[in-house]
Amino acid sequence: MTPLLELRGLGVRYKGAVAPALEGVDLDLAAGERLAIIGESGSGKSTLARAVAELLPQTVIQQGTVAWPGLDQKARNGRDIGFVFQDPASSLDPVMPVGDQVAEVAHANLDMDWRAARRLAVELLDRVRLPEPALLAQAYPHQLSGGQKQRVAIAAAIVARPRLLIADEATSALDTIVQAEIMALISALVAEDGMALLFVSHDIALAANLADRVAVFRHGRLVEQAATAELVSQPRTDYSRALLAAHLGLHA
Ligand SMILES: Nc1ncnc2c1ncn2[C@@H]1O[C@H](COP(=O)(O)OP(=O)(O)OP(=O)(O)O)[C@@H](O)[C@H]1O
Repeated sequence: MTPLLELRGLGVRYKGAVAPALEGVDLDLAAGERLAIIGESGSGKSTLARAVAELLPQTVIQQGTVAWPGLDQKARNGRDIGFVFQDPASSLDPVMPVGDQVAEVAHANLDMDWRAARRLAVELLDRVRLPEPALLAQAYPHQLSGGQKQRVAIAAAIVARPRLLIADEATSALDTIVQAEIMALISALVAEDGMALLFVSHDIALAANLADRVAVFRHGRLVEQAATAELVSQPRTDYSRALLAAHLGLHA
């Protein structure tokens, strides 16, 4: 089957860095598939997510290819890719009502006039289960809780019905209960819209709950990829075993 996304020999080196942040990564993502990218801090997870969405600084040296065999055109952020960042406060504009921030993405990517885009934004705020969406659309980010802000960011990410949603540590800045709620929301939205999901996390348990397949990174290299159940029950590398053991240790 034709994958939605195909990475071949992907390498990234930041300007002035001694070691590459990513090296020789070959990875496919099928349409509608949920893939978790896990690994310890600094293993290259965010770099991979940003390379896919072309969000890396211009100064990086990039090798290999990021191809979209499952799309008719070059993937565009906002339209084909929705990106949810770790910190919702920094991904939202502090001086723009949140409804307009969602509407702006619809206006820019769906060839929609502002009136229709604002109406769609309210629908999206409702879809991400925000209370009184028509009223909340007028609010500014500082008037919302962290979890509510992340819901707005998710609404903006999916308003153009992208084929891929990238969540880069999207729940890491939230407390445990809100984290579980946002995870459930992402899971439901991805299923409803048939989006593929690239879920970046350092938390193997979170990833395992959500993903069909897990790709494990270490020092910029893909060390193992497997179906989630297989990775959890029979990890093939010592590193994956260590990640699992560290998680079990925490809960013991
Ligand atoms: N903008 C940047 N400029 C220079 N080096 C960078 C930049 N962003 C990341 N790096 C380096 O690239 C490597 C990979 O970082 P990356 O953020 O992709 O890892 P990560 O696995 O997502 O880590 P974390 O879980 O801590 O976010 C690290 O050594 C990091 O210091």
